[in-house]
Amino acid sequence: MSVLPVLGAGGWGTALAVGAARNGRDVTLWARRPELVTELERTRVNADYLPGVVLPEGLRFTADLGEAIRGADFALIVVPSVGVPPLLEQLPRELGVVLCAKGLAPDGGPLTGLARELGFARVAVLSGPNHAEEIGRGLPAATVVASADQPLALAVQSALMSPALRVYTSADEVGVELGGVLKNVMALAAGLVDGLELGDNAKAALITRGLREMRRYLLALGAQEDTVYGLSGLGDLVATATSRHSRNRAAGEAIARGQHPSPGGQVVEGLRTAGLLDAWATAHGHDLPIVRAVARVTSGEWAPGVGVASLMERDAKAEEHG
Ligand SMILES: NC(=O)c1ccc[n+]([C@@H]2O[C@H](COP(=O)([O-])OP(=O)(O)OC[C@H]3O[C@@H](n4cnc5c(N)ncnc54)[C@H](O)[C@@H]3O)[C@@H](O)[C@H]2O)c1
Ligand SMILES: O=P(O)(O)OC[C@H](O)CO
Repeated sequence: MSVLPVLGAGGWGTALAVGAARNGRDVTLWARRPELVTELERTRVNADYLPGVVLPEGLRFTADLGEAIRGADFALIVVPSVGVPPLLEQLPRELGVVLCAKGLAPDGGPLTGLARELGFARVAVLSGPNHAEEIGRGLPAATVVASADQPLALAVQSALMSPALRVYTSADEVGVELGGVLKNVMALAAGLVDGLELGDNAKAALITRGLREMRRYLLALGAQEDTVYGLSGLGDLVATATSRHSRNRAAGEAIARGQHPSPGGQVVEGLRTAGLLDAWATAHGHDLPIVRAVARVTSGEWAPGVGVASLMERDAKAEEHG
């Protein structure tokens, strides 16, 4: 069994590393900042990003990327999406890369596509309804690893599968990746609904029509319909739009109340994604009205009430038409 590097020591990287170490894997958690490594070694808790979870004894930490990946067959890439391209640039192209960020490449395309453009042949994506706070505590959950490279998907499944985490495989890379990307924008919208106190009917309508909008976008990008309704699509939409843990949902609620979207400094991927997707939809003539409203309200271009009106005052239509 080769070593497992987890590159990125935020909440999700730490939770994945803890789960794999509890699973008996030889795990090294890489953090960009040496001072965080010192802190993790000293306290054996990642107090800023995953408080309350004791880091297992065998789990190692380093800020040296070369040391983290030495002898590894594949690595989990768990930095926020903005950090993925510069991190990939530094990795050897023969390493398998498992992309765990739920965000887009700088050009608005999938990160799996960017990894291939950079010359990586063995690429996978891990996504599902997985709040780090719960995975870190060992609560039961399920996730999906998708790759066109089935041996890689099976190797990742074997490394992470445990009595606490069911890991399913899929060949639908783009579908699994983009479900997790889109649900963050829908979770921001759900948070706006919460913060504006628009009610349970509005929240249910938002989640249902949000799933429709996700379906339109995912199918346009080549995803399989089943994936839209799987763990990485519907599953993660439900988990995030209704969760007290979700940073995206909480950010929407805070924005509606005129507060800071991320007081703890944790990444809120949906804010960046909404802008990238709104630009993509405008450039390619696609209708993504919830994405548009979220992008414009969260950027401050529209007042929240304008965003609500932009959705409620559109032309009448039949439900099944998109
Ligand atoms: N937190 C979750 O529950 C969860 C679950 C599934 C997926 N994700 C996704 O995982 C990704 C990481 O999220 P997180 O929750 O771990 O973030 P986080 O906010 O908890 O921590 C981010 C970490 O990345 C580091 N970082 C920031 N920019 C970096 C860069 N350019 N290079 C290297 N490191 C950098 C920060 O110092 C910090 O340690 C996001 O795309 C998120 O959507 C998060
Ligand atoms: O806290 P969020 O909103 O980034 O969501 C975390 C995970 O993606 C939930 O699956």
